Amino acid sequence: MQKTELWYRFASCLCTAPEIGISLDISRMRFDDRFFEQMEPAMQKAFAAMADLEKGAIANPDEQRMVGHYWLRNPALAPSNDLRNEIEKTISQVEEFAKKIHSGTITPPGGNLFKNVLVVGIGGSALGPQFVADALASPNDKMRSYFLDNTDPDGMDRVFAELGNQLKQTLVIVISKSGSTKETRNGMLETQAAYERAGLDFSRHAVAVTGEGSELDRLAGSQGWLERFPMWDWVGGRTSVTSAVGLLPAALQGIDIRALLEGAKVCDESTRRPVTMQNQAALMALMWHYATNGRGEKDMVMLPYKDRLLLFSRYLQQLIMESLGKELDLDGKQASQGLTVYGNKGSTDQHAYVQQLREGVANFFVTFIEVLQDRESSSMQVEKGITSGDFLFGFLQGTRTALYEKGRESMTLTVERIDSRTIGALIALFERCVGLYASLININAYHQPGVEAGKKAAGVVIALQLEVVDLLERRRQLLTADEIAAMLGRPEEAETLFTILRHLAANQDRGVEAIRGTKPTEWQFRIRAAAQP
Ligand SMILES: O=P(O)(O)OC[C@H]1O[C@H](O)[C@H](O)[C@@H](O)[C@@H]1O
Repeated sequence: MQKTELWYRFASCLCTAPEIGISLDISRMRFDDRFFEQMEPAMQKAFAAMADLEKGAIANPDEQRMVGHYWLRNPALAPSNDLRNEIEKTISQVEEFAKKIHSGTITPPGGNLFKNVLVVGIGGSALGPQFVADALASPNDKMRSYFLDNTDPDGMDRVFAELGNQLKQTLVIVISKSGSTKETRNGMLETQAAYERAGLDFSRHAVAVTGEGSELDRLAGSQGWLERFPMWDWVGGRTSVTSAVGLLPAALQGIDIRALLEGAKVCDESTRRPVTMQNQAALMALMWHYATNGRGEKDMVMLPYKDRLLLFSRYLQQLIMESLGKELDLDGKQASQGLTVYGNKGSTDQHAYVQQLREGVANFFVTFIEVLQDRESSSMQVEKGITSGDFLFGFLQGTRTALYEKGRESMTLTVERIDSRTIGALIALFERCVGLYASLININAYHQPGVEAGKKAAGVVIALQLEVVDLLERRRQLLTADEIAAMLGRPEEAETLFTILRHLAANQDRGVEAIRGTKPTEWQFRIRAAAQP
């Protein structure tokens, strides 16, 4: 297509939503004129399913649950007064608690103010809060945010070292919807131990966000933690950022959570309208369908040209891939669905993998995010009449054009600026898009059966570790993985046993010694002499 033709396509395809300050350009997707017409019946069905969901239908049939994240920013939509009250009460609880922390009504033992927030959580209980914290951080923040989002001991040590002797002025928020996620439990236990080592009373620094009656809830209650905030079974982890999960850390950091909720609410209103061509979430969902044949045949590369949006693609990875990546469809038929998402930020990525995007395998489409406001203050000129922001803009436009010339498709979301309202709107836009797209491809977007399988398998490995250590302690001799497997009556587990013992042997404090062989079958293991009684 020639430039002038493209200009007309751009002008006719640009979907603007001034109320949320977002516009969506789909002109560089090469769908043909009949595409929307063909997809309209399916889109209308998706709108209807979404309307039912918002009214409180059991939209997650596997788990027999309602899906209520849209009520979180518009509690009046909740299907009962009880739910509405719960949501409103929780937002107030978050605000009041943050106020008390900021004003020093609640202080750490020994006085002084809480200066830092350490969030312990994983998956939906970390990615949203992390994204919001990073996107909206400012030098005037009331508190500084830190995250433990893994069970990596060295990763935890890095955070503890960074906090150093500021632990006494650090408030810990343990977030887990289920209250029983092992990574989070471990992070909490290690944090508790760090407080004890520093002679501090952890319970006077800790709050929990979790489901009522969960393991974490009971622990926080029995240890008298500062406060507990609810999570509900009708909010999914990956759509929980507008619940206490995201609001509490954000409010403590000093972020305007009312503006974030308002941005999400207004975006919901805009994307609720069943008018496809005026609905950005519907258009994006249709573009995903077009680009991937509704089967995830291409990956989506997220390229926000703004450092503050660096964590957006990580956040979206869970939102999109955990929602859509399913083996079976809603009718129980084999589907192997999904949409792969990756990306960091432009123009940085231009100096990394954009080479392949332009010239290599054409197995992707791009979603650019353009932010119109360069910075809060005015800019210097880096060349005559040109600022750094002009270059950032130029690189985005350049990459978009260069990709298009090579037949690579892209969409562009343009926002005015990065503030709480815009972040709320972007989150809501993608949540809605995922929901609509899931309907188009007949997928339950709100369960995650595959994750459970991984957790169970990990449990088996941990149990096996206890068995093998017990055996070695009893036998006190050098043994190969095969010999151990045979002794345990589990010959098929030799490989797992080998990896368990190799890991233990690499950590001096675990008391296992390895005599290395050329091949794994030749390695021998025993309890270290020093560890023997
Ligand atoms: O909040 P939690 O219950 O600790 O769950 C944390 C995460 O656990 C699993 O990985 C789920 O698949 C995620 O959806 C969830 O966000």
